[in-house]
Amino acid sequence: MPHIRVESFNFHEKLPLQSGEVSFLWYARNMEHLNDGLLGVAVDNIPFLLQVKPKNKELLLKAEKISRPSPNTLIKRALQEYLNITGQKPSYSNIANVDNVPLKKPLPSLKEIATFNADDLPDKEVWIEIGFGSGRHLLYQAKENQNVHLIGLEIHRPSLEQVMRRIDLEGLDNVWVIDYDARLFMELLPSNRIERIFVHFPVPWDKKPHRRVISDTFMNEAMRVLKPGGRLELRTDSDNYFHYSMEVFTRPKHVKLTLEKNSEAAVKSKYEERWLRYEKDIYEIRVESLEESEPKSIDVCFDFPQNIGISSLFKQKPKSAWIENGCFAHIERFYAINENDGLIRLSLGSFDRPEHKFILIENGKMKYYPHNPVRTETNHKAHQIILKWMQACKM
Ligand SMILES: C[S@@+](CC[C@H](N)C(=O)[O-])C[C@H]1O[C@@H](n2cnc3c(N)ncnc32)[C@H](O)[C@@H]1O
Repeated sequence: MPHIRVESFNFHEKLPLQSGEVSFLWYARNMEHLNDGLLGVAVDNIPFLLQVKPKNKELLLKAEKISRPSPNTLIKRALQEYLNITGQKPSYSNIANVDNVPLKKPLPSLKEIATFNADDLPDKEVWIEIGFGSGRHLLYQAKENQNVHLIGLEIHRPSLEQVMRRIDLEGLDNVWVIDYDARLFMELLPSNRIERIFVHFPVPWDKKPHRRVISDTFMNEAMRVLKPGGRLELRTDSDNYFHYSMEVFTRPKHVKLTLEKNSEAAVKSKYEERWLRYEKDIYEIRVESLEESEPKSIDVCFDFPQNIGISSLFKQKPKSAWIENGCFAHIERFYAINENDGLIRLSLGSFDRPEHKFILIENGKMKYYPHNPVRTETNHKAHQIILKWMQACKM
């Protein structure tokens, strides 16, 4: 991870300042550990934080974890520009001179979950693949069905990045890839919008069934988002997962099940190929939704009250996390830019998929930083808990 070590840090008097595509915005001091702080920067309009931390009588500057941008060139650029402006010689640096390295633009197929909005979907059929792994099936379907828009979900970042590069190389513009848990992603989709959902060779999680993709909650959400006539397709080599899924799939009414054993797939995924080499049976279950689902309004809002300063909030720092209705919110640290402005570091949402964020208070206004939490109901409930605390601080 790019970082530098310097003797001192007295940059804050100079802020804000801009140098080429790098903006240094403000410095926020940890209100409990005064030598520790966060430098707000933006490179090519991408905002993030550099952490300034004492280390062996020196100061370490590196990207702060929650807001860390990708690619690393952005961080290196900010650190390099800091050295250029201050004229400081670092006692240690692992950034080569990056002045002439062009900034890599994020590839267009990558959709950030924080800014995902189903209204942005093209006016086309939409197919979803959950856990696409090496991406063979996803790429095959995208190439064969240019009139369809595909969304691939994958939580293993290296697989996602590899597939993203293939999408770019092959010039496909009908695929989005998203690095997020498919089970929660369903919540962000409107009812009756999706034609097909593929779940091919999901991890069976025999010892930790709560981690399985298929569950009653997932099934209800999948049937809600599928159009009547749309279908969910599961392929698995696991007898156990097959029987378990059959139980889940047969619970709701108004679905049509089709079962096949060892049917030929349109394209063999990496896992399918492996299990065929081991001469395992492959089960396919197709679940067709037969009825229109109730519309779902995704009424999630992450607004904040105005004119509450960081000092008032710090005075009423909660002693522990709040846990309510299956969600939580935990206020962790306070950083002051001045008497009123500052940052609060917090975690919130569901226990399975907590979100780590900052709240930025600037000129009397508050917002989540660097982005809003994902627009799930659980995150919305956790946000309401934070609002209650803020209202109490105002009184
Ligand atoms: C056994 S691999 C199968 C990959 C691919 N479908 C194939 O057939 O070759 C399962 C994949 O699902 C991904 N995965 C597991 N749980 C997931 C979830 N909740 N949301 C999205 N992806 C998930 C894993 O990271 C892994 O890449």
